Amino acid sequence: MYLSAIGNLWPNGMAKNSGWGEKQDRRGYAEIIKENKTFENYYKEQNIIPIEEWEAFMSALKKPLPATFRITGFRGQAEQVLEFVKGNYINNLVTKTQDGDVIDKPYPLPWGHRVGAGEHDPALLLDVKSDHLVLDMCAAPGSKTAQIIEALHADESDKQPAKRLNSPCCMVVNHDARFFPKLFFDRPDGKKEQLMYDRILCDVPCSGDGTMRKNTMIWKQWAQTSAISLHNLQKQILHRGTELLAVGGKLVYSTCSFNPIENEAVVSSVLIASEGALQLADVSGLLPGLKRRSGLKSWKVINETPQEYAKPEDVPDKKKRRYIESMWPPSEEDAERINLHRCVRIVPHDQNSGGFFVAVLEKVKRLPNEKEPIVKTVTEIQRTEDNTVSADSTEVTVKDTDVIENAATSSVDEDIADTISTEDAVTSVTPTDDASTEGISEPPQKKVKTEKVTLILSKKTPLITLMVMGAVAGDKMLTRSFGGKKRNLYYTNKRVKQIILTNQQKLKVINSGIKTLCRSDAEGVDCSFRLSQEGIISIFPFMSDRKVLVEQSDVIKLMSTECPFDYTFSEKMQTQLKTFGQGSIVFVCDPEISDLSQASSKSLIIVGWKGKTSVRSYLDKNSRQHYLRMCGGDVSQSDALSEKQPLETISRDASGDGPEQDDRTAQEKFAGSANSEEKKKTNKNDETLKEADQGGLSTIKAEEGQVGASDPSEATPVETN
Ligand SMILES: C[S@@+](CC[C@H](N)C(=O)[O-])C[C@H]1O[C@@H](n2cnc3c(N)ncnc32)[C@H](O)[C@@H]1O
Repeated sequence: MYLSAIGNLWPNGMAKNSGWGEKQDRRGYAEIIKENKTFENYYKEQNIIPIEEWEAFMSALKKPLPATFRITGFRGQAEQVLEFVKGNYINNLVTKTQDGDVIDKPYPLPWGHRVGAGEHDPALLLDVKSDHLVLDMCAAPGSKTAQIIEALHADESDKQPAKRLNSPCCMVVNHDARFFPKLFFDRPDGKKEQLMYDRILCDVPCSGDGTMRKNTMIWKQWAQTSAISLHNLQKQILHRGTELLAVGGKLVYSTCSFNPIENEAVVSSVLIASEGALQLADVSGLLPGLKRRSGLKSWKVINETPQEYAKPEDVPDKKKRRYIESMWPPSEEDAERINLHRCVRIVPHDQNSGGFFVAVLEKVKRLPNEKEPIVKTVTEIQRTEDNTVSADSTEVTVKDTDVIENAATSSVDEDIADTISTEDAVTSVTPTDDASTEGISEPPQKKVKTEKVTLILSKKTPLITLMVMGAVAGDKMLTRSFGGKKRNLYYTNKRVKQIILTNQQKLKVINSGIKTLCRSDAEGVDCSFRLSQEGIISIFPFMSDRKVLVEQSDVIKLMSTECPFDYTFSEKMQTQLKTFGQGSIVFVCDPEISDLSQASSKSLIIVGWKGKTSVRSYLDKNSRQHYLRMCGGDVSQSDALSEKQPLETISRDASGDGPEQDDRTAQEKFAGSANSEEKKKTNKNDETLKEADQGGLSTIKAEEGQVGASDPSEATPVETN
């Protein structure tokens, strides 16, 4: 579940100072002059709204966009957070007036439960079900992808959280959407069949004038030629999307632009070319409460002077490549036949939102030039591929039988992600020969700059079964390292993994799955891996052991001290700790449960390490501060977490999951900060214990070459849009 609220959280004056929503504008809100006569004249000509509404339209555009926030996560936590925010903050606010403007209290968006801020509605109109195969063609930076992932996980509610992109059924790849390659999957009869997607989102690059309330620089930079430059790219992306869409599937085309050249013109040209294979869906009954305008049936093609080209023939020869035929409106008859009015335009003054455009396309039969679904044999596939490097299926043994129930031997294959450096990922895209060029211009043969494209794969085989079946890693774990020791094990979906392996010659995979186990060659510990905070919620339900039920005071101790000794915790926790040897451990805190078997997704679950005589958590400083506050602890009283302490003195481990594993540094810090009663207890006895413990904790080798990265989603369950 996710819930929404919208409201002017900041009075105008504060918004001005804070720069809230003024993303690209470093000069501050007050200095931007919200006037652009070219913009006004252009859209008056285009009739995007009746002229009598013009003032209301312009006046709404000039106001800052209300702050909206969406509570993500899984049902239990989302409800708790919403109740908390309402109870502790919203209920205490009063409606105020400032400079004549009424500042409302935050309120839930009126059009239903599962709705984010307006600009996210396209993802909702996709109607994603948990067994769908979904392709998000222009995914960066990923906010709609996050919503799609939530929809894929919707059935699992409390079992499987959908934390932004942290999902076993998501794969991020880097390709130019216009030439997104055909991918194949293995059929039970051993043949390979082309993947066709149930749902596709084409949230294409656009001029973005619907976001003027947020991106105020657009007031200054706006020009009608942006739409002219983008039209062909948008059309190519949409066209490629329709080729990859399964018959019976749905595709959402969306922009944050008011401009019909980027909207209705793109949609109508692709629809007409499809000769009835594509239809515009009637979405008037969806998202009740969302005020919308029908798609336009006619518009003008205007050049920069500004002069109208009434028909393609009016364009001077030297500009013919720029002004292409598909920019002009279809005949009245065609516009009627394809139901162009079913496109949706959202305007800011209807519900105090941004502006955007959405069209939902349904594929009812194959496209005119689309052949029967391709089925190839493995040999055929290999013949067509230049490179025949096959997946390395090195065996890796996960030795920690304590940690994961039924974990025995796991066969781990290679992900290709490590073959792509960050630079490569954004610069080198060679279109594959099977990206159809039907109806679109030739694919560029030179290197082109591209953004990420996200491929989300169905999770028909739920991740949950994989561990219970005794194959923790068997067919759903990936590692991204070639040769040598495997660093991290990523928990993924069986289909995602199969598709990566089947299509590794074509796919530039950036990311897939959830980091669940990290290498940790600690001396004296019979396990080559440790748990990762990032993947703990996925793996927790299958852990039979290594769990400790802790009290609130224990969490406070754990969060405020680097490596607290066992004896400093509650009796109950100490008793449990005594039963464990050194290694990965999980702390569970939940005031509502008395037994570990009652732990649920609402429980606080923290990954840590049990040394000989002390423990530690694998959380970064921000997360520890967050949990400390949540448990009523005082951050300012903790030397390890105090804001005053320079960041660099809190070292982190190389995997990014927590503090550096050199326990001595932390212990020295602990011993050195003698200003609290607790720390004065660091006596001779402790010194002996400390030395003993260092033998265990300090010998854990940090993972090689991993860049530290915190898990901010842990600490920030409320996301702002
Ligand atoms: C409107 S934004 C998408 C926003 C995204 N859907 C979200 O909700 O966060 C369009 C994105 O497409 C990217 N893009 C531009 N050209 C592209 C191409 N040829 N293929 C794929 N993505 C492209 C842009 O860089 C931009 O990040």
